[in-house]
Amino acid sequence: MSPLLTLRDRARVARHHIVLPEGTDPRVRDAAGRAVAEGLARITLLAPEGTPVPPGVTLEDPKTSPRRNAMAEAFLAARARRKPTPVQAVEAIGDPLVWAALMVREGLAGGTIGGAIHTTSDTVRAALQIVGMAEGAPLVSSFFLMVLPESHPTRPGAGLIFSDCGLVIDPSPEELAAIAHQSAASARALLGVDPKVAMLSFSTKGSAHHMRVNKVIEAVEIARATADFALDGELQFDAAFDAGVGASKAPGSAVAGQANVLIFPDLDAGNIGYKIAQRIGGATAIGPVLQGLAQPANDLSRGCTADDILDMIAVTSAQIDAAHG
Ligand SMILES: CC(C)(COP(=O)(O)OP(=O)(O)OC[C@H]1O[C@@H](n2cnc3c(N)ncnc32)[C@H](O)[C@@H]1OP(=O)(O)O)[C@@H](O)C(=O)NCCC(=O)NCCS
Ligand SMILES: CC(=O)OP(=O)(O)O
Repeated sequence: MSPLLTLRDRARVARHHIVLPEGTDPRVRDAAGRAVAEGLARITLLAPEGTPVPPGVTLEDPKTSPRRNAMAEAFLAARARRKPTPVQAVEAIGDPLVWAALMVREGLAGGTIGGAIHTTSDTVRAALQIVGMAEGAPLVSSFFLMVLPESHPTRPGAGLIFSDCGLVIDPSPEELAAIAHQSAASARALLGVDPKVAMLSFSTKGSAHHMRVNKVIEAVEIARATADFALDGELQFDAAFDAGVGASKAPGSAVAGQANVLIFPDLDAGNIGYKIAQRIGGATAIGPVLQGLAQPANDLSRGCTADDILDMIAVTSAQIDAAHG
């Protein structure tokens, strides 16, 4: 069964409460209505009073909600380190991304999903500032759950993790190693697979020499030291993904040719790479899913469809399950 159908089935069991801050967008309202009708989740939409919402969906307007005072207090607590003034707090909670993140922080919703309208920077910043990092997490990064089309010649319908395609712009070797570990854990939690992690480069096993290749080689060494999963690099994408090319370019590798977690060396490669796989390769791309946060808060591409949002609701639901053991 497709990993996305499996995730939707899992979501139906828990029917978590998820807040969608961009209730002014028709794709978001469509996905909210379908999520409720199909029993995937309970949904609160944030939008101005009077916005028409699908049956069963709760509407909340941050500008008029009776919770405004409590939310301003929650904002002051969340950002205490930065010492905002009460006036700044009232202004901040007028931003639906901030309001939704506060709902998650305060336990009023299990997760939030934005980004259909807002940029990734704005969406992620609200999550970083209000939800914050999970205890012990080295950083917050992101991944896309990529599902290959059924027509794919070698891995029809396969689920893959692509990281980081959305958040960390130019990771250091240490950060790249941490992204590999976070992504392996996400692959286990979401796809239930044994992670086979490929650290991608324009070089395979010394075929090219450059400081950018050295960064990946260093990340491989750091990540491998504590990995309880298969990890190899540096590998070009074809060597990581294609069994024949993997056998010829990286013979003996436990990952080459069978990678299911692909770690890109920087955000240029990751963001461009996932969009090529989606728009030319026909893969379904669900993300950016954030990893390393204290509670689930996820982003979308502004090019997303209502179906993508529905799938992100299912992914967020699985993260809520994972967070509660
Ligand atoms: C995510 C992003 C906005 C963070 O940028 P930033 O300039 O560090 O943002 P801020 O300074 O407002 O940081 C907010 C907080 O998060 C922290 N932070 C930033 N990046 C972090 C990360 N990867 N992990 C953990 N914390 C992080 C900051 O230290 C800061 O903490 P503080 O406010 O408590 O001091 C930035 O990395 C970015 O724009 N990434 C690219 C997004 C993008 O355009 N993607 C392409 C399309 S998907
Ligand atoms: C993830 C991403 O690229 O987001 P957007 O398309 O909104 O820039």
